[in-house]
Amino acid sequence: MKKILYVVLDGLGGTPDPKLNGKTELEVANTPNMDRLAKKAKLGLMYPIGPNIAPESDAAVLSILGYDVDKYYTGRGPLEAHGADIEVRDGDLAWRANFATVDEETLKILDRRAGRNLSTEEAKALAEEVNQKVKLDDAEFIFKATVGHRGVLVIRSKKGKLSANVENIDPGYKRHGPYSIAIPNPPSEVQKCVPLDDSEEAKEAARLTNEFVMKAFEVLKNSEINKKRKAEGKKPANIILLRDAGDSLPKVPTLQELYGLNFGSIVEMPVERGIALLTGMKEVPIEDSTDYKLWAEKVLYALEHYDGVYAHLKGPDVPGHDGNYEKKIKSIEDIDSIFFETLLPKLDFSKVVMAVTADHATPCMLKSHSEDPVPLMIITDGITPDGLDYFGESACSKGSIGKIKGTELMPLLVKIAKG
Ligand SMILES: O=C(O)[C@@H](CO)OP(=O)(O)O
Repeated sequence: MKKILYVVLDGLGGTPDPKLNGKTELEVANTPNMDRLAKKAKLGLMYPIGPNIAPESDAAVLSILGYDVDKYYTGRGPLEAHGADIEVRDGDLAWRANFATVDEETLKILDRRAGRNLSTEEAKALAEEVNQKVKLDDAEFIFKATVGHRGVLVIRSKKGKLSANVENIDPGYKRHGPYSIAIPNPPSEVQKCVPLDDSEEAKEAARLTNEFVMKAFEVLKNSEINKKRKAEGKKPANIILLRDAGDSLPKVPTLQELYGLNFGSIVEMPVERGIALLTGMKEVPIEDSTDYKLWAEKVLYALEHYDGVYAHLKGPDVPGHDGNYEKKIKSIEDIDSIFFETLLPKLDFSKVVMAVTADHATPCMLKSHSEDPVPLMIITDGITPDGLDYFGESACSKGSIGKIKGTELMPLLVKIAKG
């Protein structure tokens, strides 16, 4: 059986953009290595979850790893918490958190990511102040800074289980059943958490969440760290926006149980780490996630030790969210000229089947995730290439894989790997 290499480029996908003459960022980027791969590949398009769904990274990744989100998804918070090594028991309330900036008089949101320049040291110190100084009535909590402006909050009530059926505080995402959907051009008011059913568990969850946000605001507003940030001309991280609550961890079969395969994972964000751990993958740490040469070396190392490797590079998503065309295109070109340039000469496609795709599209034009299908190519010796000559959405739309749903990809790769 061949080894499986599953490369996910976060937010790689785009949508035909008038500013790019109807092309996508991937199609405009100079990607000789990925184009060379495309010539040997079968191409297709993949709906991470399904048509007309603009997925968040968490649900998208679960789905493209082969897990039906309607069956397994329990919210982003628990996945982020698991990825941050925080215990989530059934009935805990786990939130994805953002350090953000508000006007301290009006609470109007000025920046959902506090300027995207919060250092991990600053975030950890702010989190420490919140953990020390905020006290909740009838509940305990852990608030943990993870990467940059991101964090996790887990609240455990002393009175009983909590329900995650509550609305987000973060106006950038609206609850839609167990999911949240991104709101392009969101309102700038901090939302009140409200119960989405009339259960006591949801009402108490909303009460505790609002209490936490306001008490943490008072602590952050007066923090010396934020006073220093202001003095340096930086935006204060003076509020914690919460979204995508969950009140239990997904109970999923591991990839070992499903396919008898041991996977290694190379990821950089807590949400993907949480998913990888839950699906039974062994973590291959990457010490510097900005070093694409190191990523390639870690992939080659992992291929020697596991049946499959899931490598999830964050790169293109961040500039997509910021609407920064130049940076998103540069991110794609760097992945091509460094990650793939280093990897491909050492990959033996007689022994490896590789998929290159994305977890979702983050078009600069929208500054958020879109429902566009993402480009997909599958390469290994012995398959009949489609004879297309570049890796991009329009070429992929002509590929022999056709349009598939995310849950179909892993079974397809296992089938090809088994020959
Ligand atoms: O964490 C992130 O990278 C993004 C998308 O998942 O979230 P946000 O838009 O809140 O930064």
